[in-house]
Amino acid sequence: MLGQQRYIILADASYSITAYNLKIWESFTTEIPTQVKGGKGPFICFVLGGPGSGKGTQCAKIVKNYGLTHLSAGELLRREIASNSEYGTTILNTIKEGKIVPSEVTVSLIQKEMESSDSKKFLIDGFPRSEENRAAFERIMGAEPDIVLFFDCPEEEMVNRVLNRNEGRVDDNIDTVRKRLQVFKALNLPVINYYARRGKLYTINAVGTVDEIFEQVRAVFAALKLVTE
Ligand SMILES: Nc1ncnc2c1ncn2[C@@H]1O[C@H](COP(=O)(O)OP(=O)(O)O)[C@@H](O)[C@H]1O
Ligand SMILES: Nc1ccn([C@H]2C[C@H](O)[C@@H](COP(=O)(O)OP(=O)(O)O)O2)c(=O)n1
Ligand SMILES: [Mg+2]
Repeated sequence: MLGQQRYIILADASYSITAYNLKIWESFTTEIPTQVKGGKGPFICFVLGGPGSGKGTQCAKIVKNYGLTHLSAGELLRREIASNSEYGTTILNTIKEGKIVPSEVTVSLIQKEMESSDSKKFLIDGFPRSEENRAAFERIMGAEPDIVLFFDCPEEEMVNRVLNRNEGRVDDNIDTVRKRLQVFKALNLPVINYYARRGKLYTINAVGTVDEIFEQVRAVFAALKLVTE
């Protein structure tokens, strides 16, 4: 777990080991930027982590405390399924298999929400889940995230949480969650490494109470001088 060590400011890059025992590059800077945004475009925070790592739960607390607009890629896709749109069946079948929906579909849903919102601060939850997602967002939106939060959680804890989530989701069963975890390791971790190398990643130890975990989120936002609402 990376936990609090994330905020020790060193002048050089170093490896850190996450719950996956994967080497996540941590590029440290000599200082945390006080001006996160160059004053143009909306502030964008991507929220990453495996299924059940606590992204949605922590996003709700971030919205309450910092007033960012929460866009859950998964919720947007489930809403598309419920609307019986032309993409609905494809999305449903993809989600049932624990796979990633074509990026153009997901990015267009996120784009619609962002462009129809007055907000200038977005929390994009569960996105990007692959290199294709990441590249499509940059290509279509012409934007990159200001920061990326990664909720780092051991697999068995994630499995337990998903199996006890009781939201009636087609993808919250043991077979699908195992597939989703494979997809997370194969496709999402490389994106997490990408943002770590660019100095945008903040890894949160996602084991503990909701409030204990949120205290780490507070520390990140305080360091970035993102004030509470
Ligand atoms: N720190 C925590 N400890 C135990 N259960 C948690 C914690 N955070 C979230 N949960 C529960 O785990 C499940 C998954 O949380 P959720 O926020 O939906 O994760 P994600 O969006 O990453 O899949 C939910 O039922 C939620 O109530
Ligand atoms: N960027 C995304 C986000 C989600 N999806 C699909 C695949 C994911 O397993 C499902 C559910 O995503 P969601 O973020 O709601 O799932 P969790 O909250 O992590 O359990 O949606 C996708 O294809 N692309
Ligand atoms: Mg979620």
